[in-house]
Parts: sequence; C-alpha cells; structure tokens
Amino acid sequence: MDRQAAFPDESTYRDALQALLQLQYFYDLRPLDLIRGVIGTEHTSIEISKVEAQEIAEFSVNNDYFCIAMEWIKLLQKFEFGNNDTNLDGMGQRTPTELQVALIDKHDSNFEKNLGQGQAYMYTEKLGSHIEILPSSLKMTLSEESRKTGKEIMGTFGGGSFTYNHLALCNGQHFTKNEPQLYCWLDNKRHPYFAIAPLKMEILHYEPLLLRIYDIINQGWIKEIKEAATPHLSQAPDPGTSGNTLRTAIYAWLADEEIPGTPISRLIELIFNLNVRGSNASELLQVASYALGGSVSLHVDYLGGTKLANINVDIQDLVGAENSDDESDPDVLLRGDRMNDVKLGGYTVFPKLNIFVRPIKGSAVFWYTSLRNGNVDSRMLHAACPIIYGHKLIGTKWVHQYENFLTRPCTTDPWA
Ligand SMILES: O=C(O)CCC(=O)C(=O)O
Ligand SMILES: [Fe+2]
Repeated sequence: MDRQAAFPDESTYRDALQALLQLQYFYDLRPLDLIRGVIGTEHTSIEISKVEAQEIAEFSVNNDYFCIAMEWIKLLQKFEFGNNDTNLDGMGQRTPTELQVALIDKHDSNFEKNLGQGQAYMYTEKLGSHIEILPSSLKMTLSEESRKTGKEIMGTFGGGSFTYNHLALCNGQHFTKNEPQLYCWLDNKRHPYFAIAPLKMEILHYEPLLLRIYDIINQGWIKEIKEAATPHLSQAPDPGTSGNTLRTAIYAWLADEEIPGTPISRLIELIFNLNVRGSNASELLQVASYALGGSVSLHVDYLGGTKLANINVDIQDLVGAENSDDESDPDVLLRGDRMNDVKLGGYTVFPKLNIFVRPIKGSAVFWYTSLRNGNVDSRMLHAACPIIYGHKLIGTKWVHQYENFLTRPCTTDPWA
C-alpha cells in the first residue's frame, strides 16, 4: 500500500484553507464561531487552534483577502486560545500587528493603483484610515450599489459580473422589490402517462423560463443513481469542457444503461418533447457530489455551443433528516451516515434573474441554456453556492441542440 498517498499534501491544505475562507466570505461566518467549531447553525467538533488561526490569517493576507484577513488578525489580537498552543512567535511567523501592517500596506497600495485606473469602487476607503469596516456591511453596500448602477464589481473570489448579487442570493436574500407572481399547477396533458401521475410544476421565472418540477424521481431511482455513481465519483470535469468555471465537487457520469431502472432520459422526453435518448442527443447524466465548502462559480453551461437545455435533478434534500426518506435506506443506516442532507448552503443562484433555488430532494429544475437562435442565453448565468454543512448530490442532464432543432417547443408558454 502506498502510505504516502494517505497524507494530505501542501496543495490539499491550501485548498482546505481556500474552502474555509470562501465559506466565511459567502455566509459572513465569524472567525470566533469558526474556531469553536460553529459553522452557521451547526455545532461541530471541528475546532481551530491558535496556530491554525495564525496560518489562516497569513494565508488571507498573502492572498489579498483584506476583510477576511482583518477579522482573523483581530481575533488573534483579542482572543485567548487554549494554553496548549505555544509556538506562535516561532520562525517565520508574523505577529498579529505585523500582519495587520502588512495587510494595510497591501490594501492601500492596491487602493492607490486602482484609483489610478479609475476603479476606486472596489474599496471605499483606505484601510489605514478606516480599519473598522465590517465585511458584511461593506459587501451589502457594494451589492446595493451594483444593483442600482448596474455596474459590475469584482469580488474577492472572482466571478466578475453580479458577484454581490450572487453572494446575497446564496444567503437567501434578493433585491427584487415586487415578488414575481409565481405559479404552480398540476400538469396532466403532456402525455397520457401524466393523466395518472400529474406533474407538479412551478414557474420560478417566466422569460427566460425557469421551471421546477416536484417529485420527478422516486426513492428507487435515487437509490439506483447513488449506487451507480458512488464508486466513480472522483474527478472534476475536463477543464476543456468547463472553461474557467471553478468546481469544488466530485463527479461521475452515468449512461442510461448503467441505471436501467431509472428512465430519466425517457421522462425528460415525455415532459419536454425533446430528443434525449438518441445517440448524441444528450450528455451522460452528470452526478455531482458537494461536501463542506463545495461550490461551482458563476457560469453558463454552454461551451462549444452544443447545449440546448439543462435539467438539474436533486438527489438529496437541503433540509434536515425529518424531510428525508434516507432514514429508511438500510445502506445509509448501515454506514451510520447521518450527513445525508444539506443543512445550510448549496442553493443554485441566478444573479441576473434575482433567483435562488433551494435543492429539494426528488425535484428537478429546468431551463434552456441557449436562445432560439442558438446563441448562449447569458441571462441564465448561475452558480452553486458553497455547502456549509451536510452533503448535496445532484444529477444534471444536458440536452443537445442539434438533435432537437425540430423538437424545441416554439414557445416557452407552459399553457401552450
Ligand atoms: O449544483 C448546482 O446547483 C448547479 C451545478 C451547475 O450549475 C453545473 O454543474 O453546471
Ligand atoms: Fe451549470
């Protein structure tokens, strides 16, 4: 056995720090909570020592995560950790005050540089003259400003346009003054099959269309998808097909033949009158598994111009076990696995539409990724928010354009 493979290396550690800071950034988690193992509303046994807090502060300063770094530095200055951490002033470690000075210097030289380029909106003030800025209030101010002016503001974790709306939506907040008139109905007209089992449809957005269908897959299908995908869950998609999208999840791809008891392609054909099963009519079912911090950055699923529609099927719930059928799943109980539902985080957000979508087990969310003229529909920009606690499992089916040039309904009107 290769024992070395069991030890995390430097880059795994950096990834873990990055994931932790991303969670803090997205959800305004407080370092004081984090060091005590409190993540959102969950009390975990994952505590952070003073040495680790120091490393987090160093990492944040080095990576220019200004507000986050300031929070960790303040914590190091103020908070008494347990007395078993001693090595703080050892070689190579900066004191909190040294870190703070380095941080302010970096920030303020960035400020001057950006000012010279006419981009002062990224920082409202020099840190040196105003170090009491609260990250949360700064982010909300920027979010509000970007909404009012339509100006794009770059965020610490990249993403480019609509970054702050992205953050707000991940937190379940949106800035639409008038709630859209949502509409739900039972649909039994699409195919005789649905006369017996009507589809529970919900319009999340009209134009462009964003549609949720509840209870589209049952417990048997869920079990089959999980069993078929689990042994293969590993790598991220080929960067050639996912562009610059950052994905911190693990993936598996399933052909219809690998899940013979789960006719999901056929079901999508019946509901949307699309070709899904023919050769090259759709991609393999992409199963994505997200753990703590797992997320996908803002993107449109379009690359290569082949994709027509996106159907995301939620294989697990966002909320706790009381809503989960997994209690009765003998495999889950045998493994003693109680982390089967996402407790917090994990929304799919559409910042241009001002919509956040919570994963609901067994439901699917549908949208067209391209316009009728074949170009990408950039309004469908979306992201998967980081998981704070629990585990999200989602299946994505991408239906192709070319095999559907005759089948795409010529209207998005659900009543037509
Ligand atoms: O997991 C989600 O909510 C969305 C994932 C996604 O957009 C993708 O994998 O392309
Ligand atoms: Fe996507």
